[in-house]
Amino acid sequence: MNTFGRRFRLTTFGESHGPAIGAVVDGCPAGLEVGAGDIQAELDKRKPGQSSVTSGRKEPDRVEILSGLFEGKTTGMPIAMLVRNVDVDSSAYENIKDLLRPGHADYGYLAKYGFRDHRGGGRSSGRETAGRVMGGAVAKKLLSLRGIHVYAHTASIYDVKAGEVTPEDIINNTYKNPVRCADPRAVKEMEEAINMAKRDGDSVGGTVEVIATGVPAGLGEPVFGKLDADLAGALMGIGAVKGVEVGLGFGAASLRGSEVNDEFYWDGGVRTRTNRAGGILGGISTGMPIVCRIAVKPTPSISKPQQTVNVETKEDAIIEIKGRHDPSIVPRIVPVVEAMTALVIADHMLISGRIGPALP
Ligand SMILES: Cc1cc2nc3c(=O)[nH]c(=O)nc-3n(C[C@H](O)[C@H](O)[C@H](O)COP(=O)(O)O)c2cc1C
Ligand SMILES: C=C(O[C@@H]1CC(C(=O)O)=C[C@@H](OP(=O)(O)O)[C@H]1O)C(=O)O
Repeated sequence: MNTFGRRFRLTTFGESHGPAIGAVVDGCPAGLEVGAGDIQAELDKRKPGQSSVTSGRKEPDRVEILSGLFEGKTTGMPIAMLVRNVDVDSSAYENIKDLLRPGHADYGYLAKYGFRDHRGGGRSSGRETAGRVMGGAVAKKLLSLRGIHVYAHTASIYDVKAGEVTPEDIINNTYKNPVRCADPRAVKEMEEAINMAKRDGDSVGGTVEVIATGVPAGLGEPVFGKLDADLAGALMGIGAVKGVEVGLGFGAASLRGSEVNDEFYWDGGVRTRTNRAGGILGGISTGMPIVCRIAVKPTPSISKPQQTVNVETKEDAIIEIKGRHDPSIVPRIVPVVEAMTALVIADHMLISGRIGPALP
């Protein structure tokens, strides 16, 4: 499956070392004012080569919009977008093409398809997420018309935790530092944790939090297509994500009901003082901010020697991975998490009829 969503649909295409990475958004209402600037702003948050804590691959990731817009507005037709790959270097992959890279999708692709594009991981590369970010940029623009905003930030990197942050902290700080952390006090230590692993030929993981504000109560399907289930699927579907929590998440398992329930009160409408549920109950939004956290594994490509298998000779082998890699995927994944969250919420806004096929 290369397509995501039911009403607001995203298809991504392209390989890391092919000519381009692209996205087709289908189902976006007509009349949305959106342009290359909106898409580029999101791509600029994600592109590699921006600091010492990201891959050295230098991709400009310049968006080209091929269809679906007329006079600055969406037409209701498929919006096709792409970025061309310009800094492709497959040399580091040639001498390991028969070796299974531990922690990567190599064995799965081989078991399923019988062969694989070994150049930079092909479709399984994190580069595919440029397509998600292009689609997410359109979803974000649509949601902003309804006062819905999505913000993600790095909550931890390998033993370094950020403090509590507000949406304002996220807006003001996240994209101003290389680790994408909203708490300025934690930035230096996070950077050091990544650089230390990099010096060791190793990598580190961490956690990312996403908050969606302005989501109306009543979004989400009651049984199948629950909002939390869709968010979990969308976030887990990003490469390197190993866990998803909504609200208190795993923390709720070790608490009592009285410590987990959000008590209601009346204030001209139904409200809760706490938001341990993360803005979703019974699969339906409560009107409180939606809060999810994801666990990101350490980058699988590391230069330390690792035991593996040569699938050609059918023998055990040692692999040492060279090339240009993110020493931590955490900073790179932050805009991707925003994109996937925006896509799910946009999809549910359309499913629920809150947004129709044409904007006024
Ligand atoms: C934004 C992003 C950047 C990534 N960068 C790298 C990288 O530089 N090197 C690498 O080995 N894996 C990188 N990955 C991860 C892998 O390509 C791949 O998605 C992951 O190993 C598969 O993990 P899974 O088992 O959770 O699906 C990146 C993933 C994302 C989302
Ligand atoms: C290029 C990007 O990230 C790449 C993701 C990636 C991987 O294995 O996932 C490996 C590296 O690329 P290469 O194919 O050159 O080895 C990263 O640089 C990007 O995100 O745009």
